Amino acid sequence: MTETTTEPGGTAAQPEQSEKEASVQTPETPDKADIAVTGLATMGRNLARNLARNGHTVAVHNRTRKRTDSLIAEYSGEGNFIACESLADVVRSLKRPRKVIVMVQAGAGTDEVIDQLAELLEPGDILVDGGNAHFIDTRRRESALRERGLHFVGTGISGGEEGALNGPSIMPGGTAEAYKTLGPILESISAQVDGTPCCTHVGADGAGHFVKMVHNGIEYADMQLIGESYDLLRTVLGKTPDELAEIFRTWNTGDLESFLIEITAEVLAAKDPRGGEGAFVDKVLDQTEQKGTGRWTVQIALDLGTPVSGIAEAVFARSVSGHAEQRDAARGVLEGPSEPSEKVAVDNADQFVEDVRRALYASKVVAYAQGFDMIRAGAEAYDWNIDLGAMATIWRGGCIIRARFLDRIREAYEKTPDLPSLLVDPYFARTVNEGQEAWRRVVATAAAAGVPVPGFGAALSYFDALRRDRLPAALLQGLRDLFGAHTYRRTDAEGSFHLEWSGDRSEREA
Ligand SMILES: NC(=O)C1=CN([C@@H]2O[C@H](COP(=O)(O)OP(=O)(O)OC[C@H]3O[C@@H](n4cnc5c(N)ncnc54)[C@H](OP(=O)(O)O)[C@@H]3O)[C@@H](O)[C@H]2O)C=CC1
Ligand SMILES: O=C(CO)[C@H](O)[C@H](O)COP(=O)(O)O
Repeated sequence: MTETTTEPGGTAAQPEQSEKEASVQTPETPDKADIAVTGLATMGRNLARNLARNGHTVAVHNRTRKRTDSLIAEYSGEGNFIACESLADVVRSLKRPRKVIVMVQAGAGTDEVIDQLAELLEPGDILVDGGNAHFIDTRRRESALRERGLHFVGTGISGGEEGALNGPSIMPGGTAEAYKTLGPILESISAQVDGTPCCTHVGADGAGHFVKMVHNGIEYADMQLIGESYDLLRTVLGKTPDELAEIFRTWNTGDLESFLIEITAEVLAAKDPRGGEGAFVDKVLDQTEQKGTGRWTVQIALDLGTPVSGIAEAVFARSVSGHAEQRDAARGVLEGPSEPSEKVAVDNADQFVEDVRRALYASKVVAYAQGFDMIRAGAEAYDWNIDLGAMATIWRGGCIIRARFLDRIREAYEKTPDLPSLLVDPYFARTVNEGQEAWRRVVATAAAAGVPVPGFGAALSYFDALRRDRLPAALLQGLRDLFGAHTYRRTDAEGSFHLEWSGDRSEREA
């Protein structure tokens, strides 16, 4: 191999190389790669291995060479890899049309790598961003690259480190034409449920990253609800982490069966890795961090006017947990309920556990209903033709929110594609209706015990708001008309009206 100095992320300083010199191949490796992965940290490394294990020859590259070397040293036996020194080598090593998956840090790093690749690729080539990019950035990048004749496929990939290796859920956007070429490769490495790949073409330009963003928003809501269930059972019933692990394990055998419930049991059962009998969960600082996809979901939901209250409460709950200084200050000043939490009346502990299970399921249904509403609203706003049933189908396996009940969601949207809300599908309506008494008891008990349950509370309020005949929105309209002549509509006549509040109180059409 020729000695090359690889600048961080740079290719400009590369001396001219022949194809042979540019990359490291084992003797059996085909001359050209089917696909490339650049960015070989947690996700990219495992995605490259997954591709190779599934028979694809993979060109691999990372800004810092040692990640490439360690991949080859440890896993070259798993399939055909071509180790590349630079992005120029990546491009030289690929069959046409070239397909490059970028798996680098979202944001500036992604822009940098895409800019470099855009200079090297040719019309017809396919550039895939598999990171957690903001879909607005993806739309911008797609539009710029389309002008250069390149296909840009913003792709949501979920499943974490293990999913990337063994089969993630994959949400590709971009053109249908690009999917025709790229889709079979992605489908071959995705999770499969009942023989169906957890990968499908989501829609044009940023649709894939939009759906991944909402997926992550639902992930936040789901985790928040699990956290509230844990807190309630621990605080009110005094359950130990081991007992709670067992409860979650049992829940995972029923309607709630999901990856997140399964790993909750695992985390609760874990002991302090530094030794002793103490539970791991008690040693972890109680401040949830976030990389931002949940926050993006809420920001965009505000713009779209979609009430994703479960996701919003989950994002805010993370923020509250992180305000250590306010929590420290409040602890000595703000008082809890006069009745200690453990003395709050719960007639029957087993019944309360069952109530929490039902409240969790009902609230989870609301969170998913809100998420699917948001996907519909996004599809309308950005002119994407997103099949909601297909989204439920590809989330059944591989991703962090994979859950048994996604099959029910798939069925609901397949039966009625224009379902106004998941909550009115017969199965889900029955679920929330039947769960509501338990749900109300749980929220009331939490309030009495002083346990914050913003997720449960928001979900129940949403359920009540949807089902009520009349909402106080009418009063708010009256207030807006009084202080700002903002007008109101009537229940018994068409048009908008204003009442002369400071005059003769007559009504005039606006
Ligand atoms: N981790 C997870 O569970 C999941 C992550 N994602 C997304 O996948 C992507 C990759 O995630 P992950 O594997 O965790 O890695 P990181 O997000 O930690 O990013 C590290 C990788 O990005 C590279 N990189 C950073 N900046 C640049 C740059 N300017 N030029 C070139 N390369 C750069 C690093 O190269 P170097 O080694 O040289 O520093 C390294 O390969 C991210 O967008 C992430 O949001 C999606 C789903 C799940
Ligand atoms: O994309 C993912 C899974 O699908 C990541 O796990 C997710 O981004 C984690 O988010 P955060 O760090 O904000 O909790």
